[in-house]
Amino acid sequence: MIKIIMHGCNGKMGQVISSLVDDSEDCMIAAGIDPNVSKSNPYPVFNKIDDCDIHADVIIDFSTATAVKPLLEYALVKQLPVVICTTGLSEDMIDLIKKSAKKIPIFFSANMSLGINLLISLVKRASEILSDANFDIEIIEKHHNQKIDAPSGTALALADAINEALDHQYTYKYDRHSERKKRDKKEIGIHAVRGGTIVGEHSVIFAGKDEIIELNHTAMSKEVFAVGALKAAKFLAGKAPGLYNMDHLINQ
Ligand SMILES: NC(=O)C1=CN([C@@H]2O[C@H](COP(=O)(O)OP(=O)(O)OC[C@H]3O[C@@H](n4cnc5c(N)ncnc54)[C@H](OP(=O)(O)O)[C@@H]3O)[C@@H](O)[C@H]2O)C=CC1
Ligand SMILES: O=C(O)C1=N[C@H](C(=O)O)C[C@H](O)C1
Repeated sequence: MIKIIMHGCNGKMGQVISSLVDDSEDCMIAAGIDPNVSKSNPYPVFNKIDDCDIHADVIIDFSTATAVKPLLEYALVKQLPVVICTTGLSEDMIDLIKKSAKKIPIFFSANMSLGINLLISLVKRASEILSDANFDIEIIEKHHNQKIDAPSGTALALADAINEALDHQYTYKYDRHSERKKRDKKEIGIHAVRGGTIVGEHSVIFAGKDEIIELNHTAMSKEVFAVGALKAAKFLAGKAPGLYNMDHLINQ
């Protein structure tokens, strides 16, 4: 039985994870962390990670960018594996995650769905072929009106994967407000739409002369991310220190 600390337990994703764990026989939530303690939870909830004195095997994090630093400090002291799913992290925070992964196992992915990780491989391949043929690359992401960060972590992961495939020659152009010039050839446009209850949609558009290829992924429920995060937690518990991602989970 894997014991989980759910960091951000009363948020949207924390609640989906909690209900999946209720139906699971091989894992349980030992404690939750959330400043919002107004909900009744079937496990102890602390409003700060530092107050948590419950033994667990792994932490799952769906919280907010500023909460990730204290989370890492706690995980390092307790020598606990962490699945970090929170997005909107600064470059410094991502560096800290990489540094911490030398001492504890960390699973870090901006998108826990299987489909997005396939999309990442497909867009890398398409970029290699189509950039030589002068196709322009644009990314559009759409999310619900409660999302804080923009662009999404997934849109940035897609852009990074494309740029890696293209020898890091591209720069990122966020929206085009106030622009008074034509697009540069070596840029990736990244655009965010927010509205209603859209779970998460990502499109990568390759626009060439007289033809367009568009690769899309639509998440139909938050459960796809929760299922991925629970698989990652089970994968990570007991692993050696290191930085793990969806590729490790898929190819295990
Ligand atoms: N990697 C992936 O596959 C996915 C990643 N995400 C990302 O996960 C994060 C959470 O998403 P979502 O659940 O929709 O967001 P919510 O805002 O619904 O939930 C976040 C929760 O974290 C709580 N929180 C705030 N500060 C802390 C803290 N210091 N310690 C612990 N908990 C804290 C919030 O409390 P309060 O409201 O009181 O501030 C809230 O209850 C976002 O960054 C989102 O982009 C989301 C879906 C999939
Ligand atoms: O906030 C969300 O909801 C989501 N956030 C992640 C992101 O920023 O990429 C993943 C998913 O698209 C849902």
